[in-house]
Amino acid sequence: MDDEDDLPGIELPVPDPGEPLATPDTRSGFVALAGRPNAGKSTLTNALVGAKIAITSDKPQTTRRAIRGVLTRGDAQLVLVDLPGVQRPLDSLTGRMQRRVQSEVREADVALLVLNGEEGVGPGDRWIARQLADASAGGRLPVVIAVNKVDRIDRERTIRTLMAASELDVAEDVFPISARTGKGVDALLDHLVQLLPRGPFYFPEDERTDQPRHVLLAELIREQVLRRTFQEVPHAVEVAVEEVERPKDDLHVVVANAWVETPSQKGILIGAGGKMIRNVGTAARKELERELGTRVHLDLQVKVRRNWRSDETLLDRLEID
Ligand SMILES: Nc1nc2c(ncn2[C@@H]2O[C@H](COP(=O)(O)OP(=O)(O)OP(=O)(O)O)[C@@H](O)[C@H]2O)c(=O)[nH]1
Repeated sequence: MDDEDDLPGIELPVPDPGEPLATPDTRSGFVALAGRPNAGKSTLTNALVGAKIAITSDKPQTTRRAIRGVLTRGDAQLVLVDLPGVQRPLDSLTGRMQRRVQSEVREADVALLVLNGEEGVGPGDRWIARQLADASAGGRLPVVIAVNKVDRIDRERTIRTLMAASELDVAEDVFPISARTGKGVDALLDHLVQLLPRGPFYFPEDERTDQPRHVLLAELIREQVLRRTFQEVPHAVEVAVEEVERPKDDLHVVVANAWVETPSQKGILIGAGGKMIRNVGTAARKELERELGTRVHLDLQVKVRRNWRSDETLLDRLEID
């Protein structure tokens, strides 16, 4: 991931190594990833943590919960908070998502604004930058910018976007990265570690996420739905894992429901002759087997629950807060 040769010629200030040595010798803290939907926050979280803890897709608003990814490196522990993309709330679901973004940013030690290099800096980014500037008023919250997806743009466009990112005037440091190829990610990580406050670790060193297992499994199933559905369907689907059993050492049985909002969405998700749901089930089973390390029998039912995105009780049960 050494990319010094191709980094655009922007002078990035050398970070301040911090205050003099204090006890304890470790650094640890929360880094909140903010950015527009689809900027690549979840892909970057997975790249930094080195494990798939957040699902990704080319559909905006894939991430619905604040997902914590833990990275322990030597004497530093970085807790990455992968947040839903910042957007205007449309219903209870997106309202909850945005409230969560705001509270996580308020509580973070560092904010990382992820920009989509392919799209450049737009009004949505300027709006998020203003929110971060407000949150960091008085210099309490250091803000760093990562211009992502530089694998998709040429050097000249990368430089233009880095300049535009600096002009957002919210961060001193701007890093060009590709979460997909890993380019620039090490340099970003080194910098984030320098910004962490001194203090003891929050999580055991071998922990990768605080996400409950049933939520991660449900998300892995939803990821396969997102890959195969279009228009309003991906946004209308939520998956809940109801049961995980291990009847034998080498077998898990996972019982899950895929909720949709209308009978026609149910028809689309089941597909002609059940083809779509079979394909989703086969692909999801492989992901669950990778995660659980055994064979998996997946029992996946599609169910209609009208307006679940505005159903506060169901949102509570789905642990979307
Ligand atoms: N080419 C390229 N694609 C990327 C990169 N990072 C992410 N992507 C793709 O961009 C899409 C969105 O990525 P996500 O990580 O789901 O984006 P997100 O910011 O978490 O999106 P939300 O959940 O909507 O907030 C996916 O198709 C990723 O594979 C990158 O560095 N290069």
